[in-house]
Order: sequence, then structure tokens, then C-alpha cells
Amino acid sequence: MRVDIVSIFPEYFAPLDLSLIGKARANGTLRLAVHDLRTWTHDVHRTVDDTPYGGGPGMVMRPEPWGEALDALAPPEVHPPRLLVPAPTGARFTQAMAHELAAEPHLLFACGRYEGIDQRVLDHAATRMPVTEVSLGDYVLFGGEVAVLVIMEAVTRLLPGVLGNVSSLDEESHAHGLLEAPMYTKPATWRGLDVPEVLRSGDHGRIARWRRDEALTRTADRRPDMLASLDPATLDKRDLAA
Ligand SMILES: Nc1cc(-c2ccc3cc[nH]c3c2)n[nH]1
Repeated sequence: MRVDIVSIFPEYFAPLDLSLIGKARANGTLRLAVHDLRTWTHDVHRTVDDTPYGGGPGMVMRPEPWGEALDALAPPEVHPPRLLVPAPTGARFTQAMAHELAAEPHLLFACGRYEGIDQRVLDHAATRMPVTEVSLGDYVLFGGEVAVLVIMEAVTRLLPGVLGNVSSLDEESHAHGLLEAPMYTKPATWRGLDVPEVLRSGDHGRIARWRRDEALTRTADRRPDMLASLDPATLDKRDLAA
């Protein structure tokens, strides 16, 4: 997978040199390039923002540098990337979207700052590539960079070969539309608290049933919205009895 990120704060993405994402870049699974939007400015002050038409607080990111950046990183003659623009107005980022993005050959992230990017940048880009505005949640950040770090982590861990133990993808929260069951490791007793006996029973059928019941209970208690949107086909009669 190829990923290009455009930002006025390219140094924000230093963490993408670390850990498993760093390894994915080193072995070629992930080809990541971070670009400074000011590369595509031509004035002495390298200006990227201006006052908003119609008035209002703050500044808006000018269309010209963005247009030139997207032209350079998504040239018309090459298969277009999927343009992702973090914004509070975007579609909620979910594990399902992470899987969708992990299947894309080329992602192009546009990190806004100030009050956002001139709308014509997105409108013009949409004439020649898929454009998705994406939100991490109902809260407001200073800009898109943190959202891109989150999305990059969620997507990269789904790429083949990145996670050593792929089976950990099977049971994690949101993998089957449920929160995962509680996890334990040694010692069997810690500060007077015991690991549930079933997990030490060696009975894999009982363990699987216990974990499923715990996942259903936790999801019902903490995220009833997830339970409401669960595909009924994924529930068996024992679940319904739980
Ligand atoms: N979920 C979420 C996204 C954002 C966001 C994304 C880009 C910009 C640019 C300027 N402010 C921004 C805020 N806040 N919250």
C-alpha cells in the first residue's frame, strides 16, 4: 500500500517511523511519504491560508497550494488514489472503514488546519478521484494530523504481515461487532483477585462460551448501540439464551 500525507506540520508524523508501522515501511508493506503543503506555495511567506468569504472567525486554507499538491501526488494519467480528508463533518471512522481502506492500493490524506480547507479543493478533487471526509468522533481537534495518525494505525495493523499473530484480529473488540471479553495472564491470584476458573480449566469449549457471554454482556452494558446494529445472523441460540 502506498500512502501520501500532506500537512503543514509534516513533523507530526514522526511516530509513523516507530514500531510495527516503522517495520511495515522498512519491509515495503507500506510505502509512506509525508509532504509539506508549503512545497506548493510560491510567495516569500509561503502562505497557505486567507480570510473566509462571508466573514467569520479564523482563516481558511487557500485552494491553490492544495490543488497543486493533489495534482502532483495524484497525476491525471495515473490510477487515482482515494483522498481522505479528516473533518468534524465527515463520516464516522469505524473498524469496517479501516478494513475498507486497508484494501486500497493508494491513500492520499489531506490534513486541514485553521477553520478547514476551501471546499472547492474537495469538489474539484471529486471530479477525478474518490473523496471521503472522515471524522474520528464528535469532538473538535486543531487539525487533521492526529486523525491521520489514528487512521494509519488502524489501517496498517490490518495489512498482511504487519501483525505477527493474525488470530488476534479475530477476537478483538469490534472484530465481530462486539467488545472483547476481559483478558488475564499470570499470576493466577494477584492482590487477592483470582483469574476466572473457567480460563484455567483447559476446557476450550467452555472457555469459548464464557468469552462469548462476556463479550455480549459487556457490549450490552457499555455499547448497546453496537448490539442494536449487530447482524442477527452472527448470533446463535446459545447467544440468545445468554
Ligand atoms: N473528528 C474530528 C476531526 C477534526 C478536525 C479535522 C480537521 C481539521 C482542520 C481544522 N480543524 C479540524 C478538525 N476534529 N474532530
